[in-house]
Amino acid sequence: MNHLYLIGLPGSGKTTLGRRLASHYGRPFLDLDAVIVTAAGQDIPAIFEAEGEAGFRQREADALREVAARPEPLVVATGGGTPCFHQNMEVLRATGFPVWLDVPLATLARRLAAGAQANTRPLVTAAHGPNSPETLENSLKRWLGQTLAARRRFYSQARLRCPGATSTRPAAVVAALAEAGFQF
Ligand SMILES: Nc1ncnc2c1ncn2[C@@H]1O[C@H](COP(=O)(O)OP(=O)(O)OP(=O)(O)O)[C@@H](O)[C@H]1O
Ligand SMILES: O=C(O)C1=C[C@@H](O)[C@@H](O)[C@H](O)C1
Ligand SMILES: [Mg+2]
Repeated sequence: MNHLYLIGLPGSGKTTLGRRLASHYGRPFLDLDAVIVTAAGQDIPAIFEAEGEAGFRQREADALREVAARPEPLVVATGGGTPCFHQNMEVLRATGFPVWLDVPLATLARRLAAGAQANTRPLVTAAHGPNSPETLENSLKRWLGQTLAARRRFYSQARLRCPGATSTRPAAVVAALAEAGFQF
């Protein structure tokens, strides 16, 4: 076990918390979405546009394996869908300690409605059509519920699940990691 991996739905705080945990442990931080973007030379919406989701998932699987093989222990924020494709959850468990940030759907919907993700995450963008009668937040909540139902069986293979209250506070995550026997 080498790396500390954060997994969970879009908006769960993988990137935000990942940076803070990296600073706490004195380890480098890496965002898998950013690695994919750098390798592709285009942003996530452009990759989806040119190659579809299948092309993005292939790039994601390749990037994960490249990062997982790095010898230096890292804190890695994965993409929201990373654990759910190409046997990636097995790679995460074999090469590190995956932690699931299990944040309530209402909180996620609020964050995504307010934040930049609505424009930079194609699946999130598609959750709310231009003619939708629903509010953005309600469309997001419905999409998040459906997505969690499909992804739960992957996320729940994490070595540690940080539910609502714990997942948003770095100190609480550090304490839960210590209790779970995690060491860097
Ligand atoms: N602990 C927190 N308390 C309040 N807001 C938070 C917290 N963590 C993250 N946020 C906010 O929620 C939004 C999503 O956070 P972040 O980008 O870290 O999520 P993510 O899991 O990396 O999402 P994605 O899968 O889309 O990359 C951001 O606007 C961020 O500022
Ligand atoms: O939840 C998802 O499937 C995704 C989340 C983002 O982090 C990106 O990896 C991409 O937009 C797909
Ligand atoms: Mg992120």
